[in-house]
Amino acid sequence: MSAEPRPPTASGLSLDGVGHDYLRDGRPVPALAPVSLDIPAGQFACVIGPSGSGKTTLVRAMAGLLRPSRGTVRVGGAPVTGPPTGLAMVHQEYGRSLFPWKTVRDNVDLALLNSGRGQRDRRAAVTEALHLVGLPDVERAYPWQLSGGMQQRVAIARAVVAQPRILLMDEPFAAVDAQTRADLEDLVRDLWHRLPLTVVFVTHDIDESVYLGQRVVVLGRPPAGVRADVPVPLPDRRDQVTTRAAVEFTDLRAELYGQIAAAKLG
Ligand SMILES: Nc1ncnc2c1ncn2[C@@H]1O[C@H](COP(=O)(O)OP(=O)(O)OP(=O)(O)O)[C@@H](O)[C@H]1O
Repeated sequence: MSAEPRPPTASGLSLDGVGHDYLRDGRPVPALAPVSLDIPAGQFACVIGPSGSGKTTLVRAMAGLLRPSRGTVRVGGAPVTGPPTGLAMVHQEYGRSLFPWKTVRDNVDLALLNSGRGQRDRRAAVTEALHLVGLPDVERAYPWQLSGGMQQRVAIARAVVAQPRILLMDEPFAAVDAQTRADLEDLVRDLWHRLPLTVVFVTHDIDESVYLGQRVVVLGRPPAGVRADVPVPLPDRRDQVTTRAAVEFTDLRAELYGQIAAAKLG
């Protein structure tokens, strides 16, 4: 079934009552009701929810980029007080996350700058990361010379080059066309199979969450928090045609559509 064990070196992630209010005109506005979740090492978890349900806020709290108003995030058991080591993030806007004046190789190498690793070692790691994401031939190109899908592959290479234990992805494929998106989805599942990674993948797209995840967490509108948390009853090996036609896929998709529709109503 879906829960094939991962290599033991991935890290788990837990949230204990993590909630957040933003300040607007000096007043707290609830963005995320307290969320408690345990994401075991090696799991592929997807997070969905209607617009404004706090998905980005949640993932930024996991990444240590935002200090939540309430609760504690733990990575590998240790409370998160800033960006933890061993955690990498891929954002939706690859165009803004890559430096246009740096080559593909130098963009990926940026993640290793403070690693203390020697130049030769870093060069080998960058070459390997570019191979892993299926981009062995473009290391001297500049990001603006590549398609959107290729740029997002570069951003993924930069995320995995330092061998993170946790990969957070915030709507990473929202800006690419459908075929490219399908290829990138398969790339992420392939990376997850090959590397000791825990993946938390935020998406608007219900079908994408079912195709990718072992588990789908549904957020409701604040102050709802977690509305549903369901396992994905699909085999570990998936493909875009047969998996999406499977009755388990279409049943879960229908259930999640119902959850999101209800969440939008409040
Ligand atoms: N910096 C901010 N200051 C004030 N309010 C914010 C800020 N960032 C987000 N919000 C508000 O917090 C709520 C949750 O936002 P968040 O971006 O986390 O939701 P989301 O589920 O990721 O939305 P979307 O799917 O549209 O990206 C929204 O009401 C949003 O307007």
